Amino acid sequence: MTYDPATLGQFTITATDGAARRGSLVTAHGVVQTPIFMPVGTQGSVKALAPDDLDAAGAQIILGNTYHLYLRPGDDLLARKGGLHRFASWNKPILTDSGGFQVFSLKDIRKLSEDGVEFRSHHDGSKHFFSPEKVMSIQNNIGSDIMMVLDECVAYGADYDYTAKSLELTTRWARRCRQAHPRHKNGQLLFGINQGGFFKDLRERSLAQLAEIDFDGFAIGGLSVGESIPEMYDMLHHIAPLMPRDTPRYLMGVGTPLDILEGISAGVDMFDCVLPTRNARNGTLYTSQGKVNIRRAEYREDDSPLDPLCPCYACRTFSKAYLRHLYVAQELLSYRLNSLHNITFFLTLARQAREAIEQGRFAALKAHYQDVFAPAKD
Ligand SMILES: CNc1nc2cc3nc(NC)[nH]c3cc2c(=O)[nH]1
Ligand SMILES: [Zn+2]
Repeated sequence: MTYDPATLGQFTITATDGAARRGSLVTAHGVVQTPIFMPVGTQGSVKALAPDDLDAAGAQIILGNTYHLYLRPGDDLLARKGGLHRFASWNKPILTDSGGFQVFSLKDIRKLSEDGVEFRSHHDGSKHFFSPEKVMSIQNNIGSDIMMVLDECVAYGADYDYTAKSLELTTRWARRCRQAHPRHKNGQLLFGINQGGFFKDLRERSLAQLAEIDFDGFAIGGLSVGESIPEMYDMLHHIAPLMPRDTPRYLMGVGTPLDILEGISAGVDMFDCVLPTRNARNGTLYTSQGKVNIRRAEYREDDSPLDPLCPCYACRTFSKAYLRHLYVAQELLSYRLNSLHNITFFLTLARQAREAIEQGRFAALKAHYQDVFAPAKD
């Protein structure tokens, strides 16, 4: 990995269109063009896709989950193998989340304290402990280009007092993460994570505290946790514009094509979501004409490509009838072709957003897709 320490972490905004930003972020494994969609590779692989598939689809950066990689294959093994890039033969940027979200999603098999969070492995029930220092050490061993701090993602519906206390803990943990891993050590960037639930004053308090810490970027946490779309959009539009302008803004775990376009319109630069690969496996495919449920009998004899506008191998090579057959027959090829298509769709959407911002027509692109994905008028 060769990078110039002088430019590492540099985020440059090259165009704006309303609050939407077109930019680029320098990482140790390459420059990332934003707005960007990041395919999720939970256990070191974007399910059913190989690095050359991801390259063909236009992926610039993928996500890994600290919780999963720590439990299996183990961050110590990854360190011995030269880090996740070499182990998985992915030589472009990797972002790792800190494991906070996974651990807090484990519900009753975890115990929270000032020092960190104790949890039991979902594999074998063995007991583990994540402190801010531990998750930074794990991400250091993984060798990700962008690391996330350990935070508490409060559950949807948490009350004001709990949320207020929690954000203070998240800030104290953020400071400890920063202290545990000096700025740009090992060529790695570090993002803080804004919390504060659905209370605007708490969100602003969290942001003010984090802005005093030397982070390369800031994420919006605690959204896409079961709230309604209007609630998510309301908080998104409130907090995104208040985040530092000259560093990347990352909305964690979001989202559908329309959520991503909404986030970009609010000034967010980076997105990740399991939807494209997860929905591929249940036959829900995103196309330029809207969602296609490939299981439907109407496609049984349909010779047309899934999406005539899509450049992916699945759309260039096979008919809807064949893709439907693979799905119904539970052929493994169905996972691969559907995932390849959906990932291509999300990455194409991000590329179209970048081009639209450059040309000052982002609002038109967003309106177009709002028509394409409008809920079916019953
Ligand atoms: C790593 N920390 C962290 N990850 C997250 C991942 C998420 N993924 C979703 N919806 C799928 N919401 C999220 C929130 C957080 C969050 O608040 N913190
Ligand atoms: Zn396709």
